[in-house]
Amino acid sequence: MTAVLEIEGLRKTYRSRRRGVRHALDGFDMLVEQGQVHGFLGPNGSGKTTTLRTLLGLIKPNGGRMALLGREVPAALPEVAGAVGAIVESPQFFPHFTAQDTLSLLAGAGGVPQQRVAEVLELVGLRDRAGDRVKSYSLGMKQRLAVASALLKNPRLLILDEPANGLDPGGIREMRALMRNLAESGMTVVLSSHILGEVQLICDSVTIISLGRRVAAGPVAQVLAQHAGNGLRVRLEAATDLPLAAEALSRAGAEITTNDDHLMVYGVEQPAWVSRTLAAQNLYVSELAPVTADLESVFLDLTATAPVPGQHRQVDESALVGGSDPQANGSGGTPGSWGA
Ligand SMILES: Nc1ncnc2c1ncn2[C@@H]1O[C@H](COP(=O)(O)OP(=O)(O)OP(=O)(O)O)[C@@H](O)[C@H]1O
Repeated sequence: MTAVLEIEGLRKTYRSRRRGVRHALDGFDMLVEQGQVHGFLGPNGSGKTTTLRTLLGLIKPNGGRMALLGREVPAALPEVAGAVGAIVESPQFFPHFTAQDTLSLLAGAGGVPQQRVAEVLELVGLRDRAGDRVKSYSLGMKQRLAVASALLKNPRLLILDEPANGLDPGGIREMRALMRNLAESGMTVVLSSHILGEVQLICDSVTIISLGRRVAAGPVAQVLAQHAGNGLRVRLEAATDLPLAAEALSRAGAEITTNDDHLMVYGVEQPAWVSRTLAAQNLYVSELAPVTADLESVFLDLTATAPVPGQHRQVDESALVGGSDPQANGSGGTPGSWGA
């Protein structure tokens, strides 16, 4: 397998008068293999956009190394840029232009043959509306036009920041089909998202980032298997016996969480062990079912964004280091500006 995107120990610290010093990336690692649809997941403020902007040379990192298509960046960006398509911020299109005009203009400016315009319109499913003005487009169609513009140069790697943002379920489904088609044609697609169900459906592999660090990575199935904490749901003939059953199972070495009408049992290799242990206490199982966690629960668990009763916490609060330091803005930019 060839690595198309490699990041090792990436660090980025923002310094602003208003918000103080912030370690947006704190030794972040990421690896994407060729031909995959790779999900880049993380809660708000975890460092996804900073990573993508840094990769594309829009922000200067404070440390670490990055490579795109086997070449070290930012040094080799001029050579690899032609093979990387990216939408990191929603591109603005002239509302009075049609999709055809927009893409023709971009193709002309980028030295791309005009016949490619028809190809990308076909690919993103905009062929029939190519003659309509952009201002008449739905958000989903504008997103597809954005993807079309990134596809003009037939990139080997396509990087999309939140491509399904604001799309309705139909639009999300179309975007999913588009990503899969592109990957099948050999393109590598990296998409950042917090629509977890979507990522689980569409992606071959994922990187999960929290507070500027990688907390999990690998094929989706592997990440789920390693972190899901899969358990067994156990119901008894008499629900009033649940406390007794919980005690018996935990005495025998299992981890138990109790619910109103069932127990969740963890750390057990054979389900039969549960029924045997309980039957030995004259407790009889009426249901014994494996419960597989989904990416959403793994994500919430790993990134500690699961709501905790009685606690209110902003996701990126703990990324703030020290207080507001009026001298700290090394970039000399305005408060809250990109401190590259
Ligand atoms: N220009 C900036 N100046 C100061 N801090 C910044 C700046 N841009 C981002 N940050 C901070 O860096 C951290 C990472 O932000 P980033 O935008 O990379 O996160 P994200 O994962 O893309 O979030 P979202 O999902 O909300 O887009 C956050 O704490 C954010 O507040």
